[in-house]
Amino acid sequence: MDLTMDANIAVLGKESVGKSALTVRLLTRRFIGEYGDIQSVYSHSLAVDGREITLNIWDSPYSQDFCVETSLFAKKVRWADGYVLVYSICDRASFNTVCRLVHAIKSARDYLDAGKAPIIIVGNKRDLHHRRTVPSEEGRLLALKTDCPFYEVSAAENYHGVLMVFHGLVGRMRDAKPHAKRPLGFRGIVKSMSAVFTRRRMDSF
Ligand SMILES: Nc1nc2c(ncn2[C@@H]2O[C@H](COP(=O)(O)OP(=O)(O)OP(=O)(O)O)[C@@H](O)[C@H]2O)c(=O)[nH]1
Repeated sequence: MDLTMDANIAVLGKESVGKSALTVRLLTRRFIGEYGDIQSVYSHSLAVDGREITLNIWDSPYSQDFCVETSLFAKKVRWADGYVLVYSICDRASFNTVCRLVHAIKSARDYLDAGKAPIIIVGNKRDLHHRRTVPSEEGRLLALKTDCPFYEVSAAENYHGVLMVFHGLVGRMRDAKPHAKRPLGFRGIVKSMSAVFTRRRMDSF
């Protein structure tokens, strides 16, 4: 991948796992607590190995519709150069969802001939360790089995860990085979922003 170009990143996971919190942490370095459920694509520049790369980050609510022909999920697979799959360490069902997502993305990528866009697995809410229901080992094991990097972070407490997730993904993207993306009308819609308060509705997708 040419690091002077944009890279599209889809942030996926069950509701309330902290997808928006992670995205907003990366963009603003802040944790603001409540994020609503607006679908958004954010544009953010990141310096990696002395070069600047613009990340278009699609943060959207979870849907169980994995249809490779018609679903929003299929659109994301055609669009994305990389994926951040998020679960909460306090929510076992959200971990199961990430397990399903890894396999669904891999199958859809093959079906749509969408290259080998890398997947990162993230266990969020590490600060809530007293409510943990998913041991770190399970996250690591899933990562090992599926050949995906794994991170445990707290969007609430730590910017650096979140930054490492996106750095790790960009690092993997450099090695991945790029795919020819179908235009989805995103050009001109994605808007650079420095704060969450300017994010745009994506209902038209
Ligand atoms: N303690 C703690 N709470 C978090 C963390 N990340 C997110 N939250 C909280 O979890 C709730 C859900 O966070 P969101 O970022 O809205 O989650 P989401 O995955 O985008 O949710 P949907 O929009 O429903 O898909 C909010 O109340 C956040 O404040 C974290 O690292 N630690």
